[in-house]
Amino acid sequence: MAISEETEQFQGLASAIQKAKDLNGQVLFSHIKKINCNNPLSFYQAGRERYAGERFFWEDPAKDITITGLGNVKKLQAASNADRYREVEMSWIKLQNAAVKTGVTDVEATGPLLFGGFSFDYETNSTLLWNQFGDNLFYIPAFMLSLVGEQAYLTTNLLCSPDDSEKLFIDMINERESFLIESLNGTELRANTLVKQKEVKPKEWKQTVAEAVEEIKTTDLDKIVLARELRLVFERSIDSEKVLEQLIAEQPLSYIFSLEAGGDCFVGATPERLIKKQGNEVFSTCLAGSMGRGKTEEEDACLGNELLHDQKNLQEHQYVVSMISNAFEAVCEKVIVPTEPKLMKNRHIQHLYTPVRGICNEGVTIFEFVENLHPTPAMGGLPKEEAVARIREIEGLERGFYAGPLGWVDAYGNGEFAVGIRSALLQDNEASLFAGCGVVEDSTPESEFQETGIKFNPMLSALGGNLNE
Ligand SMILES: C=C(O[C@H]1C=CC=C(C(=O)O)[C@@H]1O)C(=O)O
Ligand SMILES: [Mg+2]
Repeated sequence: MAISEETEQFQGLASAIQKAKDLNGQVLFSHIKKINCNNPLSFYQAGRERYAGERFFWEDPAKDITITGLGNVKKLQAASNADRYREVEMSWIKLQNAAVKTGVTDVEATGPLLFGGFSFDYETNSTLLWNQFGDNLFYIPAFMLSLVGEQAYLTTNLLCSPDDSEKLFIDMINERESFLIESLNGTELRANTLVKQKEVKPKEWKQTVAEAVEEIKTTDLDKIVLARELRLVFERSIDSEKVLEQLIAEQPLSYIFSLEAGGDCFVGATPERLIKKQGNEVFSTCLAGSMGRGKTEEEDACLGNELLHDQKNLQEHQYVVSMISNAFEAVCEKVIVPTEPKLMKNRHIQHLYTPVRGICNEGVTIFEFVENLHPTPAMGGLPKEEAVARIREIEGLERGFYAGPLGWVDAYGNGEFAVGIRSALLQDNEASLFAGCGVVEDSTPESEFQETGIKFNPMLSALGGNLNE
């Protein structure tokens, strides 16, 4: 480390500890520097032993920003109620107000950053499946590698208390940094070997879809998203690194994410952005309406064309466009929404896709967008409250973080949240995969079953399972 940088870091730490004394509380200190590392997965892997259970990974489809976090200096978990978004935001703002930063302090997605997510529904109590995650879970990592464009940055965070010593901190940081940098070469990743694959209650699920269609025809419920689960058992404990490596290679148009909690890991490749905020520019994605991919180029184009003109899928999609556009209109001075959907083609599935852009009013935060948008009718249904209440009653599944908002926010209020679909919960040598579909009046249980089958494929492929046709 250059002497001047070390001096700056030392002085910053001293001032953070002094602040902690003055406030008689904890003060977040962050040091940010450029490093040479173009393989974020090797950084994730380097933290495997020391930071097991406290790692995260995030890569956006444009590969503008890749963030890998190891360890946590603070875990934020709000109470499970409608205020959870504001509560997390307030705790974050409070930490920011006293924070001290040194090094490169003007690059988004570096420095102090909060990463994590919210469960789909705060009114569902978590069972054993999701108990490590609770209703919401956010980390401020101890070490974070941010790849912003071509440049990598290493952020080291510390939470200083009044009695802490700069000297001890510096020694500790140096030891940990060298350990990480030395471990960056990585070892060959081990393939996960599947021993069992089982659909959870397929007959019951189809029956539930049939009943939901009847309800949509006879009540004011317009749409409900119903999900189902697939259970996988492996020979040994599943390596999330291997899963991430596969997802990165196979799903280039999706957000690749993982979030560890205790021994469990929520991992996925979601194509669906909930909200991105960069200054006062905001972006969301309406993604609903699905079709498989063709085996030949002609067949694929034909299926795509069918999807673009299919009334059932267009209706499913339009509900999402209207809801997101309205939510944007309420807090934006300008909103741009294309009039027709396009196709988004991923390896196993194609979707109707409408991007929404806006310039938001002064002071509207990313957490407010998350709160207003979640769940969109692509994850919940319409009307929103009724659909969520019915999902709670009839779905027979604990969604946990599946279909919930997951992402990051930095100290400048910039950030991005995607929805945690095309995902799996890894628990030792078992995995639960989740997939849902928008049920509308023209849905049939069989075709929705097939559609959800295809939606399992991104995770099945990454995990080495048997793909659905
Ligand atoms: C809820 C899921 O997909 C949503 C996103 C895109 C298309 C959807 C559909 O066509 O039904 C779903 O609304 C899922 O993959 O679990
Ligand atoms: Mg659908």
